[in-house]
Amino acid sequence: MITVTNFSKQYKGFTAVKDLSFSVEPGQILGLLGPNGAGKTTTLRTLCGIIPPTSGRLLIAGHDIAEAPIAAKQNIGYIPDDPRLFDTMTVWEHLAFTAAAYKVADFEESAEALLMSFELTHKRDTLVHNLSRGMRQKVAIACAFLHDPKVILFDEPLTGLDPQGIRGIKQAIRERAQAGAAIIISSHLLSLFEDLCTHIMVLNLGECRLFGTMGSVLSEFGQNDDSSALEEAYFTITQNKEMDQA
Ligand SMILES: Nc1ncnc2c1ncn2[C@@H]1O[C@H](COP(=O)(O)OP(=O)(O)OP(=O)(O)O)[C@@H](O)[C@H]1O
Repeated sequence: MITVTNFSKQYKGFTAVKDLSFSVEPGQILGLLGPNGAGKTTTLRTLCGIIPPTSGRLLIAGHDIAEAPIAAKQNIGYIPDDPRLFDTMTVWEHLAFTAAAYKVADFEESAEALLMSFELTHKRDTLVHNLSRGMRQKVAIACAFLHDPKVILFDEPLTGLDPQGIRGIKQAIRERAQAGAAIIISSHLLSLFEDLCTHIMVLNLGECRLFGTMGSVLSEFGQNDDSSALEEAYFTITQNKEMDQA
């Protein structure tokens, strides 16, 4: 569903991502982790067509994001780390606008269901300017889900959410994966990965340092206490790289 082959991205000669190859199949949830500046957001922004790759191929449901951006984008739901909403539009107007942009016919029933699942029904006719940060995040996620995308890309999905909101979003992510979506989540919250992800990738300084199933990471790095395996993998990999560079 998501196939990335030899992807590199340079910003004016600076290499932010180097020769990245991986795939995410329907039903899989890939956790993308790495220190600040590792290249996570660059990868997600390239995958959804906001910025072009310098080289390599990125396929979304079989469509090359650089060569067939409209077909590829029809299959993507992207929730950036700082979703931009239209302050002068209501929650419902955002959903209606999104439905029009993605040509979702008869969107009302799905939109109502999304509002209910994200506990936003009572804010249906509120301007998003008057919502809390967490509520705005939930509106962005509801809009991203409305066209039932096959590929969902989350950049720090839990920012600003309360514990109930966190539980709701995690449940929604699980349900989307069970329904066959291929999902990538970038976050610094290791516990989120342990709860949700089927696969893990650790990026550092633009390079893939680890890619595998959650089970393989836990068995490689877990000792007596499996709950710390991901943390162990993260620090082992990122610190080794820093030592390589020293
Ligand atoms: N528009 C840009 N122009 C130049 N350099 C950029 C640009 N965007 C990102 N970079 C650089 O690319 C590298 C990767 O940035 P990116 O935002 O992808 O990292 P990240 O892993 O998402 O980091 P964080 O965890 O802090 O969000 C960084 O060194 C960053 O400074």
